[in-house]
Amino acid sequence: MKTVKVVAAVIKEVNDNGEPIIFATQRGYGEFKDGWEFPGGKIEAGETPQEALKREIMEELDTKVKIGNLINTIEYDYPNFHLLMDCFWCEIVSGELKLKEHENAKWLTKEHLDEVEWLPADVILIDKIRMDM
Ligand SMILES: Nc1nc2c([nH]c(=O)n2[C@H]2C[C@H](O)[C@@H](COP(=O)(O)OP(=O)(O)OP(=O)(O)O)O2)c(=O)[nH]1
Ligand SMILES: [Mg+2]
Repeated sequence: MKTVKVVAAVIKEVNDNGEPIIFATQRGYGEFKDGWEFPGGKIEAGETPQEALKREIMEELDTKVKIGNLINTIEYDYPNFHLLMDCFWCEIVSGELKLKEHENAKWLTKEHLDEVEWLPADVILIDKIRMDM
């Protein structure tokens, strides 16, 4: 089975109540349409994961991010491919998180992480984020 290498950004901020919040996006097209994910995408030939992630967030959200620590590398077997996904904490440097490809987005506090229907591969990641955010 083919392996698809992906990078995803867990963009974190603090809300007006001083609580940490993360940015979740809903896919607007394709096989996983309507599923919730972290923005990002496939690493292209010659790119480091960090370069790929900066490019993807600019393409998908018109936003420049600073990439922080790796949260986790998720491996998941979908029926058609094996997913290998590096997930990084990120902070916004500039931009308004404009949804160019996604159909919806939400800022979630720790208490609301289960409020959206995450893609299957993200369920393990959410447990890790819950502990670390
Ligand atoms: N970006 C992202 N992809 C995820 C997550 N969880 C998950 O299973 N995936 C899967 C869905 C896709 O099969 C693949 C990522 O591909 P993508 O569609 O975002 O790739 P891309 O932005 O390069 O888009 P495209 O040009 O290939 O359509 O990883 C996640 O949290 N974020
Ligand atoms: Mg994408």
